[in-house]
Amino acid sequence: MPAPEPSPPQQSPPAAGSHSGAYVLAEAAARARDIRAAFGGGRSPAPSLPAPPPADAPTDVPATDALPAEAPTAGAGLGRILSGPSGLGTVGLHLARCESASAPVEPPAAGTPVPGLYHHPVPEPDPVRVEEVSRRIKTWALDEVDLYPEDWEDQFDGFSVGRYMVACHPDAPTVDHLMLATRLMVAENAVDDCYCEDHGGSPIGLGGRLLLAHTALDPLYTTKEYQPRWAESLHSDAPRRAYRSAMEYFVRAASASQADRYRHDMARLHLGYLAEAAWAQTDHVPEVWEYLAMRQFNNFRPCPTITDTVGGYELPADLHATPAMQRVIALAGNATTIVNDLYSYTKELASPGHHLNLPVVIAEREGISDREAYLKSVEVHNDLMHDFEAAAADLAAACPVPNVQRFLRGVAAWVDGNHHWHRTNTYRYSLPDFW
Ligand SMILES: CC(C)=CCC/C(C)=C(\C)COP(=O)(O)OP(=O)(O)O
Ligand SMILES: [Mg+2]
Repeated sequence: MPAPEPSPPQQSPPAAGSHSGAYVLAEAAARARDIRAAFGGGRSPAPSLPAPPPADAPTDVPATDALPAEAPTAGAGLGRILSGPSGLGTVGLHLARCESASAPVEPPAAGTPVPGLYHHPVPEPDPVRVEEVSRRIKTWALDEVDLYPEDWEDQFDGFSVGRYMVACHPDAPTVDHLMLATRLMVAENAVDDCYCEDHGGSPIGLGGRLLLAHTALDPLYTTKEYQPRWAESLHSDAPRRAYRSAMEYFVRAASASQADRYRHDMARLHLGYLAEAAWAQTDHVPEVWEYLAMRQFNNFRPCPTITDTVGGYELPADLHATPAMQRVIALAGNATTIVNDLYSYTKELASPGHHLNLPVVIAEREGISDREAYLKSVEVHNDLMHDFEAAAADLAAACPVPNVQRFLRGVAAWVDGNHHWHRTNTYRYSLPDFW
């Protein structure tokens, strides 16, 4: 059974002049409108663009959605995100920013944010959607891909992937769209757990295993003689079954360039796993910047970058590829991944072997205490978050194209939802007693 949800902690009151991720982008969009007005009405400083696809482009999702669409058009989704949460009890979520200068004296209670961590609180994800996604993902895991043996059920439930994905994709038009992200998230974690980490994983032989699993995302094209052996191999273990099936659903809903973007991000991820494994094999502790470079690849990046497919629209490939967009994506991915290093710190200390994460590497490489290294890691995270938001706001101002703006908001929503899930997943994570 999943661990009981902790009661929601008191949120810090909004600080004067503070901004939520969506608000920063809304401000940037307003600035962009001013820029356009100054340029003479509708003239856009952005490069010429291919006509955007309809907002509901991926219509061939494989299951019929029983739930009402909440964001049937880009415009409606946009308005909802820009206006932020509404309703009783959500006033404190507007323009909220939690960044405390002084550390509290009490150790943080379960489910509270890392003290001093810059983040944006989000409302609890829609329970109706969470329940439906949770139900469907379990059916997929058990009946379609035979993902785990019975005794891993508690861990599967405790991971709360439905709550995670609903929190990260508030503009998904339907549960079918949410399922695209949820299957991939489960598959990605199956590969990490079974090939790299706690469920039989090992650095030894990892390169071969990862490459063969990668062919479930990026198919092998070979001769008639060898093709069937490869096709069979995709059913031979849980990680490959999960990758193959999740990708099949994704490819049906995504455009060709969205699918290729995802493959590229997964190749990056696998490269990051390999560097981590190579260092583990030789007991090497990298320098801090080297660790950060590895963690830019061994990173959540493949999750926020599908925000447009999950949202039912497309960020065109040429705009995705711009250096400014790549910088925004990398900074967002890095901030979300250092969040993981902070919340999973005690879990990783308790795990076998010498598990690298940012506080561990800083303590070792910079010769400071575990506590100082943890607090310094919080600062690294905060700097990454501030840089992400500044870069996103600059890009939103420079490129007032609706799908760019929506994509940037989608990435910001993913960052906030990811923090929410880490903070509240007390089944999996607990904070160290450093305060
Ligand atoms: C979902 C996804 C693309 C994951 C890729 C990399 C990954 C597993 C993380 C960024 C999470 O880090 P970590 O392996 O440290 O996970 P836990 O701390 O065990 O939750
Ligand atoms: Mg971790």
